[in-house]
Amino acid sequence: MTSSLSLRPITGWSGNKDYFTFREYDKFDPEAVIDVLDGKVAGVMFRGMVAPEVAANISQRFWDSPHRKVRGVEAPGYYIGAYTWNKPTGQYLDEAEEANPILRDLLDVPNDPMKEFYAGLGSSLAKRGAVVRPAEHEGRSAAIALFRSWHGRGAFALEPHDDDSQCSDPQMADFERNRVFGNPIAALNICLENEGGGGRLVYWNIQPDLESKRRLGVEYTGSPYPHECLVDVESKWIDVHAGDVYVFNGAHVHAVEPNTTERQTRTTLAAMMAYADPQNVVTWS
Ligand SMILES: O=C(O)CCC(=O)C(=O)O
Ligand SMILES: [Fe+2]
Repeated sequence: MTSSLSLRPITGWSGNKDYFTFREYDKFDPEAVIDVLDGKVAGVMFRGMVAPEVAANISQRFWDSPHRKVRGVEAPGYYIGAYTWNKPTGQYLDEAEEANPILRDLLDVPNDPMKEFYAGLGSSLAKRGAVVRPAEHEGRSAAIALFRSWHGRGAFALEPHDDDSQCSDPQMADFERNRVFGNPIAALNICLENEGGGGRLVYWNIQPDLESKRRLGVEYTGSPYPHECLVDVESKWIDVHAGDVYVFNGAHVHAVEPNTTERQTRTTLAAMMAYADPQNVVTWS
């Protein structure tokens, strides 16, 4: 049971107004992604980066795939891929090994947006003597992407959470991803479909401190943060449409608004990335 002590407001780091914004672009700019990786800005939004027919083609392949799975109570929805959340390295890498050929096959389409994203980011990082690549462990690789459609039925389709706490999970202390902890976590999201109303990203101006995480029991999971703890925190509600690609610092608490009707679906293709060291941006999902 949650005690009144645990429902004290969350404390942590909040950015100033130059930082706490989602910069809008009408085309892809990989330099802007590096600004998120460098912690210079909270988020960037590339409107309509993916052509409508490409987004529709990929989301259809997701819904038609026999590999689509149901995810449990912590994040209800459908997915294809492997996710690191709350599991040991070996299990994750087994799941990633199984998922990667399926993901490559699903993304074997003209104008794959993941390919375009990493080609652009890779060129910009190369100018700085750095590369972007999947995180590794003993010659095995992280999952290259994660398709999801969130279907939580409460106040949010995906509950308020952060994406950086899990990077310090002792179950994955041996995984290369562990080296990113403390650096900004850039969460890449490619919206494939979000028809009708709702489905906004809710983004709070707080990176919870360790004391708050421990009090709420989310030190290694980052999820969930009770809504009551967030009411006084500044927030942005970001409109998301099919074809939009957005990247944000996942250390801030964020959530997904439900669609206005239960029959609507909001499907995204995602990955996480961060500097492991100045020469290596590693990815996982
Ligand atoms: O779907 C989104 O916009 C955000 C998803 C998210 O926060 C996550 O997968 O951790
Ligand atoms: Fe997240």
